[in-house]
Amino acid sequence: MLLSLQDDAQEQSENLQVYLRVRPFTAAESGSGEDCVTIEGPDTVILKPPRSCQSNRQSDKSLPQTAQRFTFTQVFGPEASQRKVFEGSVRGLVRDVLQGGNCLVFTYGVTNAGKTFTFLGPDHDSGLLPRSLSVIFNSIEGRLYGRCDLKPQRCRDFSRLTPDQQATESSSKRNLLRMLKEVRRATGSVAAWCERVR
Ligand SMILES: Nc1ncnc2c1ncn2[C@@H]1O[C@H](COP(=O)(O)OP(=O)(O)OP(=O)(O)O)[C@@H](O)[C@H]1O
Repeated sequence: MLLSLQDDAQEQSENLQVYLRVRPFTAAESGSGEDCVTIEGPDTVILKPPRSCQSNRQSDKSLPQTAQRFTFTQVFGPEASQRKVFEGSVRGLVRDVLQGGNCLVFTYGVTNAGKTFTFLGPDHDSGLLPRSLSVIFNSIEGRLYGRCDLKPQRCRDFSRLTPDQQATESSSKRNLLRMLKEVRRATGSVAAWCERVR
């Protein structure tokens, strides 16, 4: 499940949107679980307890015995690609963020539900986060402020730096980049050494 919260949602009738993504069944699940999720329409699913659980459920009166219908902002079925989920859920929010809006997106679900796949995705089929970053970086190209006299404060504010402060900031940036290079070189040599002794 994917939830997004947006402040100042002028065009949206709801500030909170809840999307459901139904992932394909794994080999172990197919057979026993196949009829427990039915996508009834673009925003509705019907859930039935799997046959294997029904005998347990009959003895536990607190659990639902019959099918239940749930409605979401939108439901994405097992065939939905990463691109389709991104375009249909988060793309518009990224556009709003680029115009100064704020939003929060998070996934929610039991273990193995597909949260990591949806958010990060494998390298060859990236998920929501890399796709959002790619849109953001591609959109700010050419709009970057070239000078180093502003420093971000918290998430919306900034302060203007004096020439002395700019020199201090530049020197700590150089030190940080040098340290990163050294760490990368050191880890590269450790990896190469491990390769050699294997
Ligand atoms: N839409 C999908 N299409 C194909 N495979 C998927 C999809 N969603 C999830 N999977 C596969 O299902 C398995 C579980 O997914 P994932 O690891 O994303 O679950 P998770 O919700 O992050 O689990 P956990 O909470 O335990 O970390 C993985 O093998 C993943 O590749």
